[in-house]
Amino acid sequence: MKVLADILYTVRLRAVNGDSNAPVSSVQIDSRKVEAGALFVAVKGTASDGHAFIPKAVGLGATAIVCETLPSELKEGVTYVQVEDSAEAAGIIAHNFYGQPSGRMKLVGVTGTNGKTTIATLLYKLFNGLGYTCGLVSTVENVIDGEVIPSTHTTPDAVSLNALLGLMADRGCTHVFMEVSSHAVHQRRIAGLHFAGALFSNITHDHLDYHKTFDEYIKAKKAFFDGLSADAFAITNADDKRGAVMLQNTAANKLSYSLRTVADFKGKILENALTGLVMTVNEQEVHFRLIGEFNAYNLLAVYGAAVSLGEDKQEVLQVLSNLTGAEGRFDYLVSAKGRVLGIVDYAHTPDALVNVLSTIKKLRKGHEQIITVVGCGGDRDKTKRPIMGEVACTHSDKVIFTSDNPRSEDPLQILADMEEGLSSAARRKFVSIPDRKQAIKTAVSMAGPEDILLIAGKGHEKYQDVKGVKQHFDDKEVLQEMFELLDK
Ligand SMILES: CC(=O)N[C@H]1[C@@H](OP(=O)(O)OP(=O)(O)OC[C@H]2O[C@@H](n3ccc(=O)[nH]c3=O)[C@H](O)[C@@H]2O)O[C@H](CO)[C@@H](O)[C@@H]1O[C@H](C)C(=O)N[C@@H](C)C(=O)N[C@H](CCC(=O)O)C(=O)O
Ligand SMILES: Nc1ncnc2c1ncn2[C@@H]1O[C@H](COP(=O)(O)OP(=O)(O)OP(=O)(O)O)[C@@H](O)[C@H]1O
Ligand SMILES: N[C@H](CCC[C@H](N)C(=O)O)C(=O)O
Ligand SMILES: [Mg+2]
Repeated sequence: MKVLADILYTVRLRAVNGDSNAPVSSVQIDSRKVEAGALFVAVKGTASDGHAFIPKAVGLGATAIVCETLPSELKEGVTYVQVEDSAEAAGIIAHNFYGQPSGRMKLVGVTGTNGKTTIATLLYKLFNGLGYTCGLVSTVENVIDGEVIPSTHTTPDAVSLNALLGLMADRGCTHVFMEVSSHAVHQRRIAGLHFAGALFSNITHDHLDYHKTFDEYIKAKKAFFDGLSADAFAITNADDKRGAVMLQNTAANKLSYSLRTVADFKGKILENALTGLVMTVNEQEVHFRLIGEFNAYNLLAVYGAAVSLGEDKQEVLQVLSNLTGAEGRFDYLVSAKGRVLGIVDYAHTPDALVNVLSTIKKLRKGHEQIITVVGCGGDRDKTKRPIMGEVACTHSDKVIFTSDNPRSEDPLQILADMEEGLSSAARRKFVSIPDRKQAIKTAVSMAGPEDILLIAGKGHEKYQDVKGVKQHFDDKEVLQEMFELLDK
């Protein structure tokens, strides 16, 4: 059993009221999960304030409370710890409680608007291929040495994250690769973790509903690098406008990758086709199975991290050249009849949509039509909707706007937001079909021989969230079904 004083190690304390040697059986940030002997950390959230649930936590048997402001009534036998910052304390406490897992492994974090899952997954597969026992924390899935643990967030909350990292360390994972979302940095979910290295992919429009301004979004991502220690490495994308700013104040060893300028990890694309990428990586020519310029960036980031972790350059390139990407990222099927190419991709930001559509355009051999099916998520940044609508129309021949995950919103309103402000050229190309299955069916029926379909936004997701109910939905499965109908 852990003792309170031990798990408060390095927490910025203001006062301790009660027994600092009280035993602690579990750590919780959600009062609904509190059991006898638990320590409950009251965190101020976006919807409610955890301080309001202190009495409930005490009622359920919590013996220690960590908070910023003390409740008016203190219960006998409960230790109240007043801290400067509860969210930060939750991270540090959880890290201490689970035996400081990040100190027992090489933990590498990946941040950026697009590419996190791809980079983290490639690193996981690469290090597996190099013979290490590894862990992965990602949007698609969390993995402990091959065992899949379902994922609910891109970066789990501080308690779930440290519990997961603790399991990984206990099971002998020497390398763990994790996505670090801007929400996670801002909410201090990663407080207390020691990173061996950090990677930046890019920053473009997303999540402005949460961060409010682009500057605040940049600040959130930059804070991840500001918090690194001097023994870590920090690798940035020199071709991103904000690449240098990210590393401006970091104590870590600064490195960069690029396709366009001088960098530590320099790439040049020689060929970009459906069969893969041929590129030079620091002068060495390599064939990769991944497609598109954006993946050339992801591969350089992965290469840079592996070399910074001390791996042999030749061996890294050899394993990397055989790897495929993450599920639902440029995943494709070809219909038997007409050889229609259907691509399922997780592009859910304007930049990702431009990238994936530009890649598709480059893959065209002649005048094949590009037909795009796309929607925007509900309860997420509304300002990206008209931009994604315009981008889809600009870069496609025909477009079907449909539902993504409407969540609590009216699907028709989301479609109206996507249609708002479309140029007259764009207006001539689109039709809105709210039912996603119907939309995919229509797109397939519109396709002529060798045309290219892009089903964007949901990638690996196996559900559609409508009014809080997650109904089974899988873009790739639906596409397959429609191709089979076409082939009959
Ligand atoms: C906007 C956001 O990030 N919200 C997250 C946040 O919720 P919140 O701040 O609204 O929490 P709250 O409901 O106000 O509650 C405040 C505190 O009181 C506690 N509480 C609440 C109710 C109660 O009865 N008892 C109790 O103790 C809560 O556990 C919390 O500690 O803290 C919760 C607990 O950690 C998260 O589950 C929740 O994620 C929600 C579900 C979410 O959808 N988050 C998305 C936007 C997200 O985080 N996405 C990122 C990035 C995606 C990407 O681009 O890849 C991700 O990392 O997944
Ligand atoms: N380096 C990149 N630059 C720009 N776009 C990219 C890059 N890598 C992937 N993409 C595009 O973005 C989509 C999402 O990629 P990925 O899942 O790797 O990003 P992510 O950062 O993990 O996203 P999320 O924030 O949802 O977790 C891909 O399906 C692809 O269209
Ligand atoms: N991690 C991202 C995923 C968006 C995926 C898209 N399908 C949507 O539902 O908006 C988010 O939570 O904003
Ligand atoms: Mg991700």
